[in-house]
Amino acid sequence: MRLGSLIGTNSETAITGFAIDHRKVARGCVFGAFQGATVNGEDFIADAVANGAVAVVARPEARVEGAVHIAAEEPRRRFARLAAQFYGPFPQTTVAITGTNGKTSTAELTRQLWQLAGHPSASIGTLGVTTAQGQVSTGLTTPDIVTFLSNMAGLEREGVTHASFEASSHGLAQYRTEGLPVSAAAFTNLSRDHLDYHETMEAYFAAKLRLFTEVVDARGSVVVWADDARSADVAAAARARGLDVLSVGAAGETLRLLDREPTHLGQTLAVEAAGRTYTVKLPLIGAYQAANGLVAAGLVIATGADVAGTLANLARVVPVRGRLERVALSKAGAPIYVDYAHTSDAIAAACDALRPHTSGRLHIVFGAGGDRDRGKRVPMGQVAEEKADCLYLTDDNPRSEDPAAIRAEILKGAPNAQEIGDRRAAIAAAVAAAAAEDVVLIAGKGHEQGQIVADRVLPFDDVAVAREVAA
Ligand SMILES: CC(=O)N[C@H]1[C@@H](OP(=O)(O)OP(=O)(O)OC[C@H]2O[C@@H](n3ccc(=O)[nH]c3=O)[C@H](O)[C@@H]2O)O[C@H](CO)[C@@H](O)[C@@H]1O[C@H](C)C(=O)N[C@@H](C)C(=O)N[C@H](CCC(=O)O)C(=O)O
Ligand SMILES: Nc1ncnc2c1ncn2[C@@H]1O[C@H](COP(=O)(O)OP(=O)(O)OP(=O)(O)O)[C@@H](O)[C@H]1O
Ligand SMILES: N[C@H](CCC[C@H](N)C(=O)O)C(=O)O
Ligand SMILES: [Mg+2]
Repeated sequence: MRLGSLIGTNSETAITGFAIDHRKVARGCVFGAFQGATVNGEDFIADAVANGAVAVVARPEARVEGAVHIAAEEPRRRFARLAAQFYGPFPQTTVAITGTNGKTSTAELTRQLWQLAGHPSASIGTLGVTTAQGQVSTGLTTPDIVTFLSNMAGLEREGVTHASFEASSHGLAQYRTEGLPVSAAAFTNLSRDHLDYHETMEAYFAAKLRLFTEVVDARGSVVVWADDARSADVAAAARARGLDVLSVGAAGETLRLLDREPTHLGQTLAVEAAGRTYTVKLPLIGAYQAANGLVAAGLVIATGADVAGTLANLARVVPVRGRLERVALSKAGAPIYVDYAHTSDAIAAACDALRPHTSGRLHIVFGAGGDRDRGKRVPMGQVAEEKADCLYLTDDNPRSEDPAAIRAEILKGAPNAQEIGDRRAAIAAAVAAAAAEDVVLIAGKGHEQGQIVADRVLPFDDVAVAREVAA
């Protein structure tokens, strides 16, 4: 591709790629110089040019010498749009999901429902890039823009026609998922998280709202989980742009959840759509998984599938990794579940999901991440104390923080918790204490494969450890 065709000039300079890190610039690249949370990318413009950058997307006031300055007030957005022209084509149908909890689950269930309807499908999010053939981890929920667009283009080359992706608030604030056409976008819910980065709930919500006001196509659709306090705001913002809004949930109009009955390993839902009532046998437990399943169905319907077939396919989905995953039975016979709950709302949702599945006590192993929103720690403790019977307070990715100090903060909300810093020992204690009629919930790490302590990632997998201590 020629630079001129990208930016509407007569430049014949060949473009070989895009980079946002000057260390990844090769000859012929377009460099994006962004002001970041830790450093200012504009400080690396000269080095990027020395490495071969032929154009630099940067604010008008940035100094660019020896390369074309593509000036933009919001360089991240301009860069995304240019890079998308270079990397495309993309899968013909892409949808995005945002919300505090449920993005990964909804993205993955959307992929499964499309696949069951016969479309080669993929999802991109916390679990990495998932296709019918397998999963590849990317490290972040929303990868950087270059990785995101090249992954999407790679999927298209492999024949993927439908892709769902998770739009985290960090990703939205940093324009990490822009540029490609987005046919539909979904909102799951909003509760406290990430205030270390966004500072206020309003700024956090505003970051998420941009998915609906700017990112989704002007002729696209929006799916909202109607039973959240912020859903009306999302729907109003979407309608103000003339977008089609599908609402799902007990208060939903497109898919109205009339009833939900837990069964041994799943639940039966009564769902009303266009005047008809459907019975859906969902093989996943918990109100929160029903919510994610219905939002996923909403996205699949919004992108052209029929209602009856989509709801019928919900009976055929498989569990999402690390989300209420039933991983073992203890020697006493107590089921052990691994879940990714790492906010107070998610802990409540996971406990509520398991409560109907025990006639005995609910044991919870949990902690909170270091270098992340500190204000969520006390509420996480309080909710665990309120919703579970036996609490084992342990470490969950302390990162650069003192793990004992993190636990001390959570303990303020959960004074009755047993403090066992070593995560394996905490899981072992919970499993050993559980009686046959009890349930054990190991919360916070889900699919994760490591415990991040200081700057080291020590191998750790809740699922494997649960199986080992139960054996
Ligand atoms: C706080 C945050 O989100 N940081 C992310 C962000 O950094 P940033 O734009 O602020 O970048 P910066 O480090 O200040 O650097 C500014 C610019 O200079 C460039 N640079 C920097 C150094 C250099 O030598 N040369 C150079 O060119 C950088 O590439 C960057 O473009 O952009 C980087 C590249 O895309 C990300 O790697 C980095 O994620 C860090 C590692 C991170 O931990 N992010 C977490 C908090 C995150 O994003 N999490 C959400 C999860 C949310 C959820 O699931 O709930 C996610 O989407 O994964
Ligand atoms: N719809 C929901 N309502 C409330 N809690 C939920 C919902 N969906 C998921 N959760 C809780 O949040 C946890 C994480 O779910 P999931 O990974 O799908 O969310 P996410 O939004 O992708 O999270 P992250 O921001 O960490 O990527 C689950 O394990 C569960 O405890
Ligand atoms: N995407 C989330 C993951 C948190 C998972 C938990 N295990 C932790 O490390 O806090 C975040 O970055 O906040
Ligand atoms: Mg996720």
